[in-house]
Amino acid sequence: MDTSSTTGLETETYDYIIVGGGTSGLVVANRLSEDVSVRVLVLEAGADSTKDPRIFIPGLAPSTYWNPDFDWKFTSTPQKQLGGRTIAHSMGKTLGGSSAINMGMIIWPGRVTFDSWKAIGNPGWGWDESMVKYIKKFHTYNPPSAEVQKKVSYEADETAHGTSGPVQVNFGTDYMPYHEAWAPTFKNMGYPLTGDPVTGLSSGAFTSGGAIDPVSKTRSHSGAVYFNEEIAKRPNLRVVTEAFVEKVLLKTEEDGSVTATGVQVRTKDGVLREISTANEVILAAGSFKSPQILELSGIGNPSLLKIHGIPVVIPNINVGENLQDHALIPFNWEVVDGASADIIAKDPSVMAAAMEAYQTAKAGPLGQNPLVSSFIHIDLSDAERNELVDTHLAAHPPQTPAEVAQFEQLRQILDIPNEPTAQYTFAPMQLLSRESPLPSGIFGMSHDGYFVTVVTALNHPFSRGSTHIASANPADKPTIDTGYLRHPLDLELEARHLLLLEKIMAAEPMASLLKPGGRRIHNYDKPEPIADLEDAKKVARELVVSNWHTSGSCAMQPLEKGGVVSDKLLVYGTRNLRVVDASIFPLVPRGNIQASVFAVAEKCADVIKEEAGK
Ligand SMILES: Cc1cc2nc3c(=O)[nH]c(=O)nc-3n(C[C@H](O)[C@H](O)[C@H](O)COP(=O)(O)OP(=O)(O)OC[C@H]3O[C@@H](n4cnc5c(N)ncnc54)[C@H](O)[C@@H]3O)c2cc1C
Repeated sequence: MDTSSTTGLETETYDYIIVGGGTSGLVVANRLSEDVSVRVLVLEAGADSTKDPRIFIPGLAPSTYWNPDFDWKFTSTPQKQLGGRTIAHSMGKTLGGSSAINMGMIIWPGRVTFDSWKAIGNPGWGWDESMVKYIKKFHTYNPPSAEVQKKVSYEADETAHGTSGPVQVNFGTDYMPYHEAWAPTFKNMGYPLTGDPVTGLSSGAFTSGGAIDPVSKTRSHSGAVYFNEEIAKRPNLRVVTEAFVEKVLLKTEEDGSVTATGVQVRTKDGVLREISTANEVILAAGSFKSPQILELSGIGNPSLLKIHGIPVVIPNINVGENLQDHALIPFNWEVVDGASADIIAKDPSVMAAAMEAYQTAKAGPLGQNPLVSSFIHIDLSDAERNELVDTHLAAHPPQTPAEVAQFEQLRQILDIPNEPTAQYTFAPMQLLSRESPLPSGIFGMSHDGYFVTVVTALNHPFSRGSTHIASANPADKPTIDTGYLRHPLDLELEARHLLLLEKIMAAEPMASLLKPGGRRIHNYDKPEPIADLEDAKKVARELVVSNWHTSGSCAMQPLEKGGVVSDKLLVYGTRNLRVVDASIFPLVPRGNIQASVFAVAEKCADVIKEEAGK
C-alpha cells in the first residue's frame, strides 16, 4: 500500500484528523476507527519505513539516529548551566514515530506520578481508577524462559501484566555475565527488588523487557502493531505519510470560542492542501512539534507570536513551557581482560555473525533488548533528605503557577519513604558524551578496549525547559531550551546518586567483572572512582545528555495552574482541538516513558470517545 498517495484526500470527509502517525497518534487512530461509522485521517510527516531493517531489527536502532530519513534531529540552545553545551535530541520522523527508532526498553511508570496528575487537577487520571487499566491494555507480556529467569534473578507478578494488548513485551535469551550480576549486586548493597515494577511501587534492580515480538523478533512499535496490515484495511481509517502539517485552521465563533476546521498540510507531491474535519483535530506530533504547531496556528504567548507576525487566536503563555526530561548521565567502566562487553559494536565480524544469527534463526543479540535497570532511593536518611530538599526549594522556589502546582506534588513524592529517586540502567557498550553532542559521538565506541556503561537519571526532576517557534516558517526547527540540571536541587540529587553508583559498581558480583585498576571514562580515564560531591557535580554537567523523555510542553493542567490542555485533552479556548502525545504529561513519570505514552494514548482514545458520546 502506498500510504503517501494523496488521491481523493480533500474530497473525503473525516471526523478526526490526527496530526502525527507516531507512538500516540496511531494508538488513538486505531481505537477511534474501531467504530466503523467514525472516519479517521492520520497525517504523518515521515515515510512508512516499517519494512526497513533499521526499523524492524531492534538492535539496529542507533543506525537511525541523526539520519534525516528517520530522525527530526533537534538541537538545544547552548545551556549556560552546562558550561554552554548543546544537547542533541533525536525524535522519530517515520510511521510509528519515536517508538519506531527508540531503544525499545519497556520500563513501567510509578503510580505516584499519575496520582499527582490527578491531584494537580485532572480527575480520572489516577493510578487505581484508570492508568493501571491502560497499562495492561496496551501490552501483551511474554515472560522469559525458566532458564533465563534463573540466570537474571527474574521476579514477576504475572497476573499484573497485560495479556492481549498490541505491543509485545519480550525478554532475551543471550544475557551476559553483567546482566546476571546486576540484581545480586544491588541486593548485596541493600537494594533488593521489592515487587514487580509493573505495580508502580517497587524499587531495586530488575531485568526489563523490550518492545519486541517474541516470534518474529521484530520491533513492536506503534506503526507495526497499532497500524498492522489488518488495521490498515479498515475503510474508515486513512494514514497518509510524507504529509507535513503546517498549522491547524481555526475559526473564532461569535461567542469567542474557537473551532478547529481542519489543517494545512504539504504532501509528498509538494502541494499545499487544506483538509477539513467534520468533528475534531487531534495533535500527536510529539513534545517539540505539537507546541510548534499550536504557535504557528496562533495559540501561544502573544508577545512571541507578534514577533513572528502570527495573528493571535488564543493567548496562552504556557504553550511550549514546562518542558521536562529525565536527562541521562553515562558512566563507563573498563571490563576485565578477556571480556568483550561492547564487541558487537566494534568488530564487524562479530556484527556480521549477529546479523546472520538474526536472519537465519531469529537468534542472537540483535533481537533482544540488552539493558537492565534499577530504581533506587537516594542514600540519605529522611532527615538529611528533607533538609537538602527544603534548603534548595527555599532558595530556588517555583517561578510560575505551573511550577507551584508541580513542585508541591514533587515535594510530596520525595517525602514518601523509599520512593525511588533515580533510575540506573546498564548497557553492555560505551555511551560517551564528552566526544560530541551528537549521536555519532555518543554511540561512536571511540575508546580503545571494552567498556560497560551505567546511566543515571532522576525520576522526579525539578528542572524545566521550553520549546518555541524560531520563526513563522513551519519548516524551521523550534528552539529548544532543555534546562537540564538547571534547578540546583536536581544537581544535588544527581551528584549523590552518581557517588552511590560508584559504590554499587564496586560491590560483588559486579566488581569482579570490572578490570582492577581499569579506566573509568567518566573520570577522565583514571582508575579511581569519583568520590567527591563537587567532582560528581562537575562531571554531571559535562556528561548529561538527552534521555529522549521530553514531555510536558502542552501540559494537562488547569488553565489557572499553567496548563495548555484540560483533563479532556482540549486545548484551552477551543471546542474541538486536542493533544494526546507526551507533551500533555504535567509531570514526567519515572522510567523510560514509552510505556506511559502508550497507556496515556489508550486513555486519550477513551476520553475522546466518551466526549463524542456526550
Ligand atoms: C532515540 C530515542 C530513544 C528512546 N528510547 C526509549 C526506550 O528505550 N524506552 C522508552 O520507553 N522510551 C524511549 N524513548 C522515548 C519514547 O519513544 C517517546 O517518548 C515516545 O515514543 C513519544 O511518543 P509521542 O507520541 O509523544 O511522539 P512520537 O512518537 O515522536 O510521534 C510524533 C509523530 O509526529 C510526527 N510529526 C511531527 N510533526 C509533524 C507534522 N508537522 N506533520 C505531520 N507529522 C508530524 C512525527 O514524525 C512523529 O511520527 C526514546 C525516544 C527516542 C527519540
